[in-house]
Amino acid sequence: MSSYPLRAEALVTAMTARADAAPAAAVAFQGAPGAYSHQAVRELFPEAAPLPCVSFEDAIEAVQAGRCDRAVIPIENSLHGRVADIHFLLPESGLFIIAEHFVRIRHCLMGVGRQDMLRQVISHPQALGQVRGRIRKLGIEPVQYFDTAAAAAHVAGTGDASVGAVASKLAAELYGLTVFAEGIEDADHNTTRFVVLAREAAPLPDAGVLAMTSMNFEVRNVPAALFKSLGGFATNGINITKLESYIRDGSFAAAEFYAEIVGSTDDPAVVLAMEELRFHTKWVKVIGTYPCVRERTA
Ligand SMILES: O=C(O)C(=O)C[C@]1(C(=O)O)C=C[C@@H](O)C=C1
Repeated sequence: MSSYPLRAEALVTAMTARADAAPAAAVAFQGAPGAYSHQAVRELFPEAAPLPCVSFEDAIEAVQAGRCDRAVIPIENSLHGRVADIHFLLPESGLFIIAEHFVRIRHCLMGVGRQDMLRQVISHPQALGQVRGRIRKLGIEPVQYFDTAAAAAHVAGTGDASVGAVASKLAAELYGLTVFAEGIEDADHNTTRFVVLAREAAPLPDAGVLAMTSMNFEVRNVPAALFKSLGGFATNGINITKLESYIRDGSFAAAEFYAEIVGSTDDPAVVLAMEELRFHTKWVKVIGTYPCVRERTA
């Protein structure tokens, strides 16, 4: 898939200026106004000022530097898998996950003319991955852009009827585009999981509230190291819901992992399992315990 050569420079400049002047109560997200991350911010923090940022790094940096208190970041999608950048950035960020949130993503095909005039469609690579089948059937060339809403803004700005965008209905409204088709994602379950990042860890969820704990760890690169590290979760009846390995520092040894478990770090069974994990690993870093949202258990 090719990448679109143009960036909405004016939009990027405006977003950067806005980030520099953000009030602390603002909530940072990656993308232009009308991005799905913006929608997630509105659902989670209806009172807060949404702070659009050009990149994930910028959104994270706004929280690290204290320019705002929260960032809402997509980490995985039910159709297109993980948002790789974020899994790589999280361990480095020093921030904590304090909540998770699921958004059902409904994509629209939009433009300035008619649907049969479209030759190309531009959007965020994740969004294009979620509509791949439908776009192929329509015979339109998918082209990557840095954000769904910025793609909509770009199409509106050029007025080129041969280039459409895949973005939210909100983006179509904000940038004055015509929606040719709604709900064009390749599966009905198309849902993106967002996490809320903050400088401080959240207080542990009350007893009786189902909790999730996210962590990174590095195992020794020897046979059975991972098996032994995770043994405590099996013997203590703790459900591991996610386990992903990473290449770090150019090494293919892939001895670093990101894991999510069901349970809070003050749950006695989790305490025992974590002790065993610490014993068998080089280091463990817990990056948040937060309430488990129902979607995962459904
Ligand atoms: O481009 C956007 O609108 C975003 O908010 C980014 C993003 C993503 O990176 O996953 C968020 C939700 C959808 O899965 C598609 C794109």
